[in-house]
Amino acid sequence: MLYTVLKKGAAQRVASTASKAASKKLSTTIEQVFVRRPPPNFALGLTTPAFGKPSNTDYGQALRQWLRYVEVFERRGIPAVSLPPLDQDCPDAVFVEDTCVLFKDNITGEDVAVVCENMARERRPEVETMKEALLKQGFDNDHRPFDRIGVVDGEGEMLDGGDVLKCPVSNKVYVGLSSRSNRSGVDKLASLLPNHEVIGVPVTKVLHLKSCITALPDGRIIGYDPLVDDVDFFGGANNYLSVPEEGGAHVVILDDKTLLVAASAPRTADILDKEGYDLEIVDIEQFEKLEGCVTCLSVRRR
Ligand SMILES: NC(=O)NCCC[C@H](N)C(=O)O
Repeated sequence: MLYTVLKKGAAQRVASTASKAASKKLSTTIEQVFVRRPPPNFALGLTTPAFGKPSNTDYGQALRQWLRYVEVFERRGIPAVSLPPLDQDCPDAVFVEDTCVLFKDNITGEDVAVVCENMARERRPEVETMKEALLKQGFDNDHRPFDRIGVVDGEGEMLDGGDVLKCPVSNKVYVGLSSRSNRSGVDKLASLLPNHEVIGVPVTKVLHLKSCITALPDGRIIGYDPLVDDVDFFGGANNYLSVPEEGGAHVVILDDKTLLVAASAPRTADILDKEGYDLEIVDIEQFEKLEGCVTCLSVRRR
């Protein structure tokens, strides 16, 4: 299942202004982030067969790395909403990005939350607390019923937040057609975001789209070519920055000139530094062992 949650009045305003207003540029400013402390059993999280099972995991280190990750946002004055820990049955609960995608409608400026209830079966218990947190943070579902998509047995629409890449400047939304998201999920997302251009792209070599590409504040896509199905999907060489490390393909935009980058990608950091970006570098090695990256540890509201 997948729900939409709109702020009060948003649905009506979408209808009345969509045809008149000019499209807004996606903001790079983060208003708040949602995060969740890693559970002690995080090493039991899912991994794809090609990636394999993690070894040498260390919970103490994972916790320290997560605290430093959250501290980057807090130090910049970005409030972090901590979702309740799910220590028993949800080893992947730290990867909150997959449970939900937050948008500003690019015509009305209203917040739209798309909660992904039909993620991997093992991870579905994570979703309810995300939805509760959204409601507490001012999202509202009074104005229309939750839109259900997909079915519990895995047929129908599927969508994971890790497959959804919002692009600044172009207002395009690329969605990975991966093992976790399918064409029906993409179509549903497009219907929920009528003022965005939602484009499905194949993802066969990695878990999620954002495992191999993300976006820079200037609108360019940054990617690690060996893991990208087809770089031509992203607008050609002028719109694509190829980086030499897998960990460098995932960046979080902190503002127009600052990027959050994993410590596992020092050569990429060098390239981005030369491109003129300020960098916040975090070691997330423990989460990389579970196919995680810098994007998946938070949901950002912009
Ligand atoms: N968006 C992301 O990159 N999420 C990573 C999720 C990793 C987790 N072990 C999973 O397989 O769901």
